[in-house]
Amino acid sequence: MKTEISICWLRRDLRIDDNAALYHALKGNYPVLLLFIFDTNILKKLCNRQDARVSFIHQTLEALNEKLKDYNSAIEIKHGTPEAAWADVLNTYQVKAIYANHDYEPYARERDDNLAEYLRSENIGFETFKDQVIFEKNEITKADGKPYTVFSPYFRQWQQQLKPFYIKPYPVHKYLGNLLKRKQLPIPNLSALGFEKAQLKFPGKNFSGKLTAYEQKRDFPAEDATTHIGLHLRFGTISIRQAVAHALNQKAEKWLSELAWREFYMMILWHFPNTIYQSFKPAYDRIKWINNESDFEKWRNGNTGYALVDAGMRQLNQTGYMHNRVRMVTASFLTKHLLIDWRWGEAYFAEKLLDYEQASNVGGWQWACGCGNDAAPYFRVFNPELQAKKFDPDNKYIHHWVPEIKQQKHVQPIVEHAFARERALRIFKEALQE
Ligand SMILES: Cc1cc2nc3c(=O)[nH]c(=O)nc-3n(C[C@H](O)[C@H](O)[C@H](O)COP(=O)(O)OP(=O)(O)OC[C@H]3O[C@@H](n4cnc5c(N)ncnc54)[C@H](O)[C@@H]3O)c2cc1C
Repeated sequence: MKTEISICWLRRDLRIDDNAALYHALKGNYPVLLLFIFDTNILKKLCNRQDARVSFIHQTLEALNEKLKDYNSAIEIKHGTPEAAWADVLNTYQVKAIYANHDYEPYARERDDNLAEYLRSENIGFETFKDQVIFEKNEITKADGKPYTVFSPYFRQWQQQLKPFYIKPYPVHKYLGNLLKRKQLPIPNLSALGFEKAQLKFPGKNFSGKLTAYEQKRDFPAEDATTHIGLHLRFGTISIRQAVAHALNQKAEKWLSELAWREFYMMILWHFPNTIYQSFKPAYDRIKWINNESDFEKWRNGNTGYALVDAGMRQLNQTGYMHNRVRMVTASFLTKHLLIDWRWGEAYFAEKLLDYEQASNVGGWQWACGCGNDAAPYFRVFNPELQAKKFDPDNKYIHHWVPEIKQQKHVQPIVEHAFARERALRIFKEALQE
């Protein structure tokens, strides 16, 4: 007879401590098997065989499996489409219930809806939980029940509703004895998944030392004063409740607000899933982009002749990370100075960023372009030279990434700032007046 079990399906919550779905699964009536699917629908879109996110997931699963040894358990790993993987799992085990945490991206929602429908027909329970944010979906709304579309009032409401209950960790450790006892099976190696080990270094998880000086230093890329936990929040190797608790303990309100930006964008994506393709403000989809391929290549490679832009793009290409201030400047430069569609830039960041998060990336790009969730009008055009003077006054960041500047060998600007600014204002205005 097949063993009756329940399954906790890990996706972007790769930890066993303080995990909502796992907690509820373990408190249920059946031994719990942890499952992870290397989803080929996602993997096939990655063009770099050394994609660092895949290596990160792989390494995290190995560490997780090691921990599970203490409970005589092991994670089940599948490689394929979710449909095929689930068919296999349901064939092997007598699955009584499935638990997972919410995921707000359009692809994930469709995947989960399809699974839910199938499981209903099979009479298998599928329970899902909020885990990766403090407040989700419709938990923070305006008085009329509609979603906020501007951050400041959203954040005020978010803070008002933030009670200790929401950051209480789930005491998963008490119930880990309910994991399904089974032999360790080797995790498929990266080459079996079609990938190779990435060469990039992953940021650590220890962020609390960065919070005291965060507000003063966060805007200066040479200071490297931000926490770099985006990757860990993305894959759930840090719990958001733990991060928010630290922010409150250390009275790091500015940092807290950045965590709230993250869930603001997730809420926006959940309510407006079409914004992955369309501008939040539809009139901006009338902009007549120039979309010059050669300019795009120069931008990607950090050869625009604008030091801060080039430094940022090189940092991204070499480390999988770019400082937030520089993300804003490079994104503004692409959309305003070069008049290249924000979707091109969004796709490039999605390919390169270790901390790529669809909601924040789309939100950040639309914000920089002026077509997103921002009260400021389109005529904010960052001057990359003034931004460099203000935020990298000693050229420390720039000299690190664009060392040829010291010998005055940096390429000439591909477009003149004043000309580009006027052109952007004209083209944006024309689109909005149509
Ligand atoms: C064009 C553009 C694209 C971006 N793409 C992404 C992306 O793909 N993934 C991503 O996580 N962030 C993105 N951001 C937001 C921000 O730049 C990064 O979150 C931040 O730079 C990550 O560095 P950190 O972990 O050191 O952040 P910290 O400053 O230490 O902040 C802590 C965490 O708060 C969240 N956060 C901080 N700022 C923002 C923000 N403005 N919007 C949403 N969340 C924020 C992140 O999860 C971050 O890890 C983008 C911003 C812009 C302008």
